[in-house]
Amino acid sequence: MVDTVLEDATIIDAVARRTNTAPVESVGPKGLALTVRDVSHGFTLRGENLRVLDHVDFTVEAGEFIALLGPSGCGKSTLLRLVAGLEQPLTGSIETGKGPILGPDPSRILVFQDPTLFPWRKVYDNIALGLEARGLLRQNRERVTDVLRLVGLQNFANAYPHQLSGGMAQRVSLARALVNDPSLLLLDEPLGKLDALTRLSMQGEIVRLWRQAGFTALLVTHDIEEALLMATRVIVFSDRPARIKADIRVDKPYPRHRDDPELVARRHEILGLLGYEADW
Ligand SMILES: Nc1ncnc2c1ncn2[C@@H]1O[C@H](COP(=O)(O)OP(=O)(O)OP(=O)(O)O)[C@@H](O)[C@H]1O
Repeated sequence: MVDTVLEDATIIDAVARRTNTAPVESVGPKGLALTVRDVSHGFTLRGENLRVLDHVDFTVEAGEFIALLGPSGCGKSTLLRLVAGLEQPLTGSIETGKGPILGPDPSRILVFQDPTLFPWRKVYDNIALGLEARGLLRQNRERVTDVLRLVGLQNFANAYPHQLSGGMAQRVSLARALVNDPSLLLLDEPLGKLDALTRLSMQGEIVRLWRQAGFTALLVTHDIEEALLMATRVIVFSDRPARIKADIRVDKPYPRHRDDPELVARRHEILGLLGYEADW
């Protein structure tokens, strides 16, 4: 039984890779606008003050896809946690189109590098968890099924996490976020642990989901090419404490091609901003 499921998993992955390249009509923005106003933040670590964000200031229009790039440890994840409402900034303010961010809210969902699925719950039940916890599952069962279909896992509702590939597990994690119909999706290196090919197909998949659902997206990534392939804007941060070094608009239709001369030029520009002159 397990063998059959694994075999199916491989097929579904392959099919998903092929279908992800298909163009998708955008339904238009329904996402939340975001204003990060002069935010500074830090931590006290063993009696010492660690400054992490330094007067970070930017606005995001509803429905934009922003990639956040910067050196390791500069404060990108911290910024996502602030937008998720898990922490409050020491100074400055963060607002969405609905008002100031005072705490977590189902309209703003954070997706991590590690899918962290509950191993004893089937795929369906993992996805349904948020609705179940809020007492909303009974009237939203169809939504769980819709989201399963959206991420191409409709045949895996009854599979357990250990029966999924890494890419499929990450798709479950995305579905678990999407079932709440977020207006702002916060992606903290969601593809960081995937192999190169799965990563490529998932990049297309996330862009497809974003265009279909119309949420606003903030993606933390270390991969310049990924940022340029997926985002409508790339914000580049300095070393810690993170300051905005550049805010680059990427006006290119999807699907994008990594060899596009404009994207290659942008890649060089960003490498230079991050202090790398060499072209690897
Ligand atoms: N809760 C915390 N308490 C103390 N220090 C923290 C806390 N959270 C983050 N830090 C520190 O803040 C700095 C920024 O961390 P953060 O995870 O935001 O960076 P990042 O840019 O996302 O890094 P990476 O790209 O390597 O994931 C790091 O030095 C980290 O150790």
